Amino acid sequence: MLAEWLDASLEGRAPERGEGHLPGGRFRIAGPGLLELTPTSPSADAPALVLSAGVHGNETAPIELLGECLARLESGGLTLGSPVLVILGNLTAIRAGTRFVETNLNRLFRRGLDAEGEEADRARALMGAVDAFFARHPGRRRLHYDLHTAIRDSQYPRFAVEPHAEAVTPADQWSWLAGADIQAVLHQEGHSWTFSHYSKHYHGAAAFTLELGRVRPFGENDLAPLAPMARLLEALLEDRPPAARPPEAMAFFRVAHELFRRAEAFRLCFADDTPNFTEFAPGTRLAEDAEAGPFTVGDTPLRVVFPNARVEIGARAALLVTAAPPPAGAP
Ligand SMILES: O=C(O)CCC(=O)N[C@@H](CCC(=O)O)C(=O)O
Ligand SMILES: [Zn+2]
Repeated sequence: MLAEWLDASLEGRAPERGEGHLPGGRFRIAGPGLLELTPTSPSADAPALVLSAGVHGNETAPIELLGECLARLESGGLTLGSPVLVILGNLTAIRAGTRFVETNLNRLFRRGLDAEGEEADRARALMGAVDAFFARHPGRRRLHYDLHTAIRDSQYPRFAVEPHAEAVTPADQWSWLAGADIQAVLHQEGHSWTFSHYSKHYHGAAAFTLELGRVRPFGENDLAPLAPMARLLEALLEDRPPAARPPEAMAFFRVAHELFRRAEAFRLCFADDTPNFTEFAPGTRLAEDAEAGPFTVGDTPLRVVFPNARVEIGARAALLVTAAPPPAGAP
């Protein structure tokens, strides 16, 4: 049935059944691309877990990964122990195989959003779904892992972006992410209005954008490197302690500068296929912008993450990052 929900969501049709039994609980289809899993008798410590994928429609590996976890749950290989909201983000873009339809959904998750259009309507629907889900589970620890893949290669193929918000990330998250073979962590230094930022900023959730490899079409993903991540997701679904590794197994970075495109005449001064986390020396010119002028690396070398010269004017064209120490108190 969960596979039926996934297929129906991806194909844009109504699923056969809206609810039913699962090993350890029940499922309920809460709307297009929204699946709520409720355990029969969750422990008091079971987290309220949001797992989202497909916020960008061409990022298919996380959708396939979630599909495999749900199939194991439905077949009895797993027993539900935690309340979970599974979200397929941008259904129209997923069906089209594109990153988005009109604009980047992953910059719209801000309350009071009054924009119009496909992604704005979806952002409001998803914010409402997350609000309602967490409200149904007061007092529970809140987690939100928003699963993505990146447009280009990366010196660290699997990495986590920690949104900036008032809530402090619990120390155990670093050991869990290292145990899931996440190779690097990037601390955001400003509000980004992404989906993971939404749950952290408005709900105090432990939340991350998890980059799990490269953008590939459905059926062309190699999920083998994501097996440790699948084990983490399954442990959380079952409310079992996840595998942990020392956080020092990961490299830590912080955002030193966000580069925005200000003019039509804008270009990045390095190859389109430059891998994420490539380092540039002091004095290197990284961008030219007819409005903002050139951007040149200062006294400290900078690494580039998510470079994209083809973003809309006013949108983020790259994150420029520097090394950071492991978080204090990481076990
Ligand atoms: O590879 C790229 O250029 C973008 C990959 C992606 O979708 N990344 C997320 C990161 C969100 C964040 O900064 O927390 C995005 O750009 O929305
Ligand atoms: Zn993405």
